Amino acid sequence: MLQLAVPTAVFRCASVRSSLAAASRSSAWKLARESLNFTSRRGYAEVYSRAKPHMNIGTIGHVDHGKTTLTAAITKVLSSQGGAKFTDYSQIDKAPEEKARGITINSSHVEYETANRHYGHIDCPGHADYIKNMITGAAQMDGAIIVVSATDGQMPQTREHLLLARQVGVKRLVVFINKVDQIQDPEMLELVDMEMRDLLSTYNFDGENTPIIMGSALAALEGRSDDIGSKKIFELVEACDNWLELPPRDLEKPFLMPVEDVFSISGRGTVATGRVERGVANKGDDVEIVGLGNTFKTTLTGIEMFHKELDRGEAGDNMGCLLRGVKREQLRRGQVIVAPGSIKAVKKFQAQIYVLTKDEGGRYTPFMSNYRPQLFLRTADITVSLTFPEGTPDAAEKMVMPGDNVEMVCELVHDVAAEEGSRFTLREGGKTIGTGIVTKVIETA
Ligand SMILES: Nc1nc2c(ncn2[C@@H]2O[C@H](COP(=O)(O)OP(=O)(O)OP(=O)(O)O)[C@@H](O)[C@H]2O)c(=O)[nH]1
Ligand SMILES: [Mg+2]
Repeated sequence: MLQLAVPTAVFRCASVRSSLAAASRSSAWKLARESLNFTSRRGYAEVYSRAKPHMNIGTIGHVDHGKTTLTAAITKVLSSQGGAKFTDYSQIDKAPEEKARGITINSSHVEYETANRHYGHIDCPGHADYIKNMITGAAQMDGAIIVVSATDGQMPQTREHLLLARQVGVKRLVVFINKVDQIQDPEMLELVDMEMRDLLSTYNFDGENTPIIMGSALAALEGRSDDIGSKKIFELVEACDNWLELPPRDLEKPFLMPVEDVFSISGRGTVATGRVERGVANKGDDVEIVGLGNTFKTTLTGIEMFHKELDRGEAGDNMGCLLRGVKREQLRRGQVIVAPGSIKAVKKFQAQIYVLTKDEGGRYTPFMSNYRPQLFLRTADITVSLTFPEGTPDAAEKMVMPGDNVEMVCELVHDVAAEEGSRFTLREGGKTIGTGIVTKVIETA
């Protein structure tokens, strides 16, 4: 609410505006603003240099295959070169239930750096009950390390995690075949290697060229058998550096600001406020307003922030946009202001959805096809009808239980700006009942 009064007040008074514009050009202001964004973007400790490109990765794979051990081992091995702070196993799986059951429940974050990159690393739970953490937003991975135990080979959650990684937009993976200390027969390792390449291809990853490293996370963590221990950890992070591709930075993406509120200011025009999700906007830029049945082009004639008029706004900024020739009725909360042509208004899409259990505050009962909750995407709030994808057997009788992770078709009452990878929540009667991610656009407005 604090932001709402800001643009209105500033746009009203032309003389104050020009003096503030001058102030905004001062380097002190810019520095303050940059440092603000800088710290708010990532909540990590201040130990590491930010000069290197940042990437979010993580460990995924079947329960007990060694993801947490590997995570601890990476921090240990890289700490020997000053690239990480050693985070022991017990500091990653630290909840009492995790310790008691010897499994990971909550995703944990660690960080480390190589010669070329700074990594944020999410250690995901493998247990089927906790798979929702793959889609609830904690796991915003740009790439991943899939851990598979040489003793078991691929298992159900190896496959499920590969599928989910694909769904949430991970394009490349590195494979770590773990627990090789337990395998005497080299042919066994070859078999796991071949199976994994096949499986990667099945889920549309590059099975042929994906790096596969074989080693022992436990040996690396315990500082023994360097040939299957620390040496393999170095190989693994090198493979990550070389094979996993850096995502475009938020600032390099096309401009997008969700509209939170709208004001009309007499003598000036209409102002929309919101927080810039990505990209950069400059005063004078052409923009497009997308969503809620009202997509059109206009020009950004003014940008206001923190009581100041600026020439530029960027990802992370809370700002007000003065829009040329736009009537107040044309703008609504839930629309987005974007670089022209960068995103479409969508009416129907396919999504991967996790349905919360009652313990998580979700529904007590299952639902069926044609269930109609409210869909919240950015600032939009729209009624949606959920059905099963075409070809689903017994779709009319099929039930979705709290705790299920399902793929569904979402048909919206109004169109909204969305694309593959857009995240949303589903609510009903004031409580969140599910969370999801758009996997395929079916119909644009
Ligand atoms: N022999 C051997 N055991 C290992 C190795 N890596 C991990 N382990 C053991 O395998 C068990 C499971 O390891 P975790 O790291 O907890 O497995 P996880 O994949 O994180 O399990 P969840 O998070 O619960 O899915 C532990 O007892 C580890 O000590 C290894 O390289 N060799
Ligand atoms: Mg674990």
